[in-house]
Amino acid sequence: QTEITQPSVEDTTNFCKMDKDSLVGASCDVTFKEINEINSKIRPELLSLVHSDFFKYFKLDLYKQCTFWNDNNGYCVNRACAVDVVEEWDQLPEYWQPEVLGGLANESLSDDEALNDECSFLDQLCDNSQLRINKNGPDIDYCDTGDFHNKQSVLVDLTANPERFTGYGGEQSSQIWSSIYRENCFSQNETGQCLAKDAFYRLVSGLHASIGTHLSNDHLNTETGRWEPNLELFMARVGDFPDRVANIYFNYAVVAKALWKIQPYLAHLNFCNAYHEDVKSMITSVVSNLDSKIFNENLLFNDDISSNLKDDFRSRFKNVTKIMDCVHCDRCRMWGKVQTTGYATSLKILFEIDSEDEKAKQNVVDKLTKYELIALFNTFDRLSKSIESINNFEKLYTDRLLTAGDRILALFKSNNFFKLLGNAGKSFSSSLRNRSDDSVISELEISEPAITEHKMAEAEIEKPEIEKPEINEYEVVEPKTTENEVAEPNVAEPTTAEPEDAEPKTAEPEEDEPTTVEPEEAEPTTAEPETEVKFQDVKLPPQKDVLRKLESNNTIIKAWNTEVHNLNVALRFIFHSYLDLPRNIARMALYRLNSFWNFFVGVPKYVNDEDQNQATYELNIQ
Ligand SMILES: Cc1cc2nc3c(=O)[nH]c(=O)nc-3n(C[C@H](O)[C@H](O)[C@H](O)COP(=O)(O)OP(=O)(O)OC[C@H]3O[C@@H](n4cnc5c(N)ncnc54)[C@H](O)[C@@H]3O)c2cc1C
Repeated sequence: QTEITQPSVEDTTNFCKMDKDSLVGASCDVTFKEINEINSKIRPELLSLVHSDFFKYFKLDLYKQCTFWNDNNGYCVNRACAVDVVEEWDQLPEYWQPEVLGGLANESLSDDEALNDECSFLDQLCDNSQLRINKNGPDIDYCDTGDFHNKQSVLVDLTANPERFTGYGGEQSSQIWSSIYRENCFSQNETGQCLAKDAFYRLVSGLHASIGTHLSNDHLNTETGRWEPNLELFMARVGDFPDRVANIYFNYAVVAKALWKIQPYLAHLNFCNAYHEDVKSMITSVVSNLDSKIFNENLLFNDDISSNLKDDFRSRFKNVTKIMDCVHCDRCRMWGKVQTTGYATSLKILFEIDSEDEKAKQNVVDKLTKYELIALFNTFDRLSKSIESINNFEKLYTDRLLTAGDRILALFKSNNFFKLLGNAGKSFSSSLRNRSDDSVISELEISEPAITEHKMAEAEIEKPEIEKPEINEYEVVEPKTTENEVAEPNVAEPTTAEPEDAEPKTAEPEEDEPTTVEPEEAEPTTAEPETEVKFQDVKLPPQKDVLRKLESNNTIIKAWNTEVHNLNVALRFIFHSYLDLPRNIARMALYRLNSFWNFFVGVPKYVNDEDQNQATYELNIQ
């Protein structure tokens, strides 16, 4: 009898299988749980921040040529791949209009550039001369900051172009991802390479996983036309890979530490007018919840020898940001650019603000461009949203799992079970009353296939089809559940076309206990054509523990019968031994006499031996 218990989520869940009380990584003194807590605290404020006019606009060159391979002509035809650029100036708030801001100088561009740059109003916002791009001194950039000022760059409203499922995929996106991962091949034998390499991989993988989370969370359901979370897609891309989930948390820690690190210097940044006071207070409110222990960047490049490694790291990460120019889907390219710029800015803050000199630190922060800051906060928002989505997906997953478990349980809660089955259930219950214990158990064992179906449904959640994301997998699971429910009437209708199902089950106990010779008991169970006659009497079905009792009674009876049978055989053997005894004694005497006589008349011994063998043989035959 199969023992069915409700699946414990703790035991069976495959969801992001990791200990939430463990540290996010060797360089992070923070647990997954702590990050979840921090995130739920700062999420509302961060959301308002990236929806503010200062942080929601970004500038990028959507037409920049891919410099890594010759494939600049492809494009993604899906509407979801498109980016709506800001063209209608009239629709911008009044304080963004060029005439309102006209009096402010833009010191980061030449006069000509400022005139030609349709987005110069953004730069004009900040009359802080410290925001100009520094073209002198060592390269401390992890991305190409000049990109923001290309003539063909466009201004986009990030909030009007959400990061979601676009349908972009196939060979092109695979090529992008594999060339990004290939950047992780550092030169050999560098001190500290291992941690740096690990950090680089985690950054890239975390970005990949975060994108996967967003496209699963905001996925088009082709049946309903609604954008909604797709659990199966999420599990296939991220949830089934705890390391990918952990890398999202790792990236969160990296960006959070960068924000924490520039916090004292942000006050110095001039956000230009009174409106930005709100922005400043929102930044303070978000960043004040962060802690320095969240990530320890000093473990990565901690001595002079590793400066080469740091340069290598920087130029490789710059390549990652440039690879974004090869992405054919504009929407993906835009968010790819924003996020890689955000990580690049974090790395710059973490690894380049390493001087003890406060002035030098302030200098680095002052040189951050507006777009780096916008990218930094938007990247933090993307990670924050990913973590929020992961927690929501976990709830969805748990609900789904419990639903499946509850259905299994319902099969064994007889009241519910028979309420569900109605009259058919009553008929079946009456049949139970008129059967032998064996047959009752055998009949109930028909429910096993239904349980197997449930397990399949769960397996489906854990290992969904990766190849068909466009199918709404919610529906894929539902038919399986329906199949389960269809299986129930099969249990209830033993008299219909289901005797074949019952037969193998009833035969099983005989196979398990070959010593029990009870054909008379087993036969009526397998052949149950006259069950209808027995359906007159209605009796509630036995509960699960009653079933166990029945099973144990049955075992005792079987054991008793076996013992009786064995005793019979033993007694018969003893009785026949007594019957045969005189005949065997007479034969022994005759044989001995024969031997003696042969010896007396001088017959050779070997003849005697041969005779003896023959005599023994004959004796055995008899
Ligand atoms: C820069 C960029 C931005 C994109 N933005 C979007 C978007 O906004 N919306 C959208 O719908 N699509 C976007 N895409 C496409 C998306 O990332 C996938 O490439 C696409 O959905 C196809 O997915 P896939 O299952 O074939 O595997 P891919 O995601 O292309 O992954 C390729 C292989 O990488 C490995 N892998 C996957 N995830 C990880 C991970 N986290 N860590 C380590 N290894 C991993 C797996 O072995 C996988 O088979 C973007 C792609 C790129 C390159």
